[in-house]
Amino acid sequence: MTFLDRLLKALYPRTQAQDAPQESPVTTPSPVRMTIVYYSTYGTNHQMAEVAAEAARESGAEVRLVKARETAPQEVVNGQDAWRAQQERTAHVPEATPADLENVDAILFSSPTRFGGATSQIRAYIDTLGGLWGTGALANKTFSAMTSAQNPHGGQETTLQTLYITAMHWGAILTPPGYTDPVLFASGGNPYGASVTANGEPLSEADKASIRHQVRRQIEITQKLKAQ
Ligand SMILES: Cc1cc2nc3c(=O)[nH]c(=O)nc-3n(C[C@H](O)[C@H](O)[C@H](O)COP(=O)(O)O)c2cc1C
Repeated sequence: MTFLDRLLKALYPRTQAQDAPQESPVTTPSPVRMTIVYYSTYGTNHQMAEVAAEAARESGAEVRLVKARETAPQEVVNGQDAWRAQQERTAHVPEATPADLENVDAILFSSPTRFGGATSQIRAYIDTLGGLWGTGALANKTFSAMTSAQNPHGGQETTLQTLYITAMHWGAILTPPGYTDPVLFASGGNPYGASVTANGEPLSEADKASIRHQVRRQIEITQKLKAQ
């Protein structure tokens, strides 16, 4: 069965099943392995990543949560109490390395919006992935992305789209939420991925619901791909 056949069968099981020849029983697939990479200056994307990790684990996935390494000079971080506090709060979170994306089935990124794109910290991490990409190890994994911005229309969509463009270069299988559940409409309605308007407050229940939906959907699609 070709890759395209497998993908179509995963996405449209009923249609495919009508014409498909009888196959041997499907063995139970191993759990989906997911890596969540986030960067967060003030804590929003850290919260988002934690909600996503919890939802993925509840869906049966094995999850590794890592943060993109800080690239700003330490004196700049120290110059802002909120930035330094977030750094101290997450000192225990491992820093992302290319190996974190090697033997996984699903990848989720969460980055603040910076002038309409992902942070330089996330881009710097992406820039370390050339060697892994060269081995083909980044292909055929599912990929989804989340973001936050200060303004409701502050560039969230372009941040997500540019992350998806990167994942397309890897040969990843994009799993944006689309409009696949009404929970999207209560949290801004961004079909590209969960988008939080960052105001320094804890995430709203509506935002958490949209994150959970996006992650559950990604795990479900990844499971179907693994089961083929
Ligand atoms: C250099 C810089 C550029 C930013 N650009 C934008 C922007 O274009 N639009 C916007 O709405 N917010 C912008 N923001 C606000 C961030 O998106 C916001 O601080 C972030 O979403 C908070 O996420 P965090 O708590 O995970 O750090 C910018 C912030 C910084 C520091």
